[in-house]
Amino acid sequence: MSKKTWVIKLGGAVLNTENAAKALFDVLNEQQNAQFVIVHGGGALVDTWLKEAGFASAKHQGLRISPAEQMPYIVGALAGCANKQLMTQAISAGHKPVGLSLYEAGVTATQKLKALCLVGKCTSNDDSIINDLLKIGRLPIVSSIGFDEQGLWYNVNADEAAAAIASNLNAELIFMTDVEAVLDANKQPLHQLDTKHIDTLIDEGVIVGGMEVKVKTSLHAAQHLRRGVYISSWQKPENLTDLLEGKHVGTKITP
Ligand SMILES: Nc1ncnc2c1ncn2[C@@H]1O[C@H](COP(=O)(O)OP(=O)(O)O)[C@@H](O)[C@H]1O
Ligand SMILES: CC(=O)N[C@@H](CCC(=O)OP(=O)(O)O)C(=O)O
Repeated sequence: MSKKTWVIKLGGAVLNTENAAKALFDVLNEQQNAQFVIVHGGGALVDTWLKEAGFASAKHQGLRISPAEQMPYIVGALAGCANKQLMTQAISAGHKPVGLSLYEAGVTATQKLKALCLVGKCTSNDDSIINDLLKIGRLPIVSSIGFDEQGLWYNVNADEAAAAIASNLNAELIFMTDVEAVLDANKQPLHQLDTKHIDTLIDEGVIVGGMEVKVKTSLHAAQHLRRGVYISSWQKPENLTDLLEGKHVGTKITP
């Protein structure tokens, strides 16, 4: 029987809670009929590194404006420190991880919008080594640093990166963030969200910042994959177990 592939996006804040990522990697060990690709963020780490280097950092609709002179710090934080910190936890949970950028994972980046400087958007390059890694039992851990065909580097939002990889692999997609679910105006969890509801909540300013990027990206991914995509929290590893077993946790974004 061929194994189902799951792309799990881990928000960077998971790195600020000791052993949180290890607990999630432990859950993956229990799954016999599935294989996994981890795509991770690290926005909080980028904030710290840029601040310590004396840079001001601004966001536009949840995306970090990424001038060329800040890219060495952004790349260092995401493709370096965050990626390798996750590897330490994956190895300690018994996995054999391989750290990758989007390029090796089969996704090429191009500039998203001039005003955002080196923020990238994803295009497919079909030249992924992910399936080869999965076949030999390795765990791909992918940062959201991308490259274009000329070799320029880009800072890609990690939710968009995860959606692009899930599309390439036709995989299930789960976003693990720092809130249990998308919340309504009364801070109550929303179990399900579709296009109309998402547009209204964004217009009303209920869904903002990073969550705005996440729900928009989830909706595109759900439409492309033609199935639901989940948003839940990494704070409880049992959420991941439930999601992998097909139970409802957090918010389901439907096409
Ligand atoms: N309606 C909402 N429901 C839940 N979280 C929201 C909402 N609107 C904005 N947020 C914010 O979005 C954050 C998650 O987005 P983000 O920080 O980008 O996560 P990640 O780093 O995991 O990708 C939450 O911590 C919360 O502060
Ligand atoms: C363009 C853009 O905004 N890139 C993000 C990449 C990291 C990320 O998305 O991290 P989280 O998943 O932890 O939020 C950034 O620089 O913060």
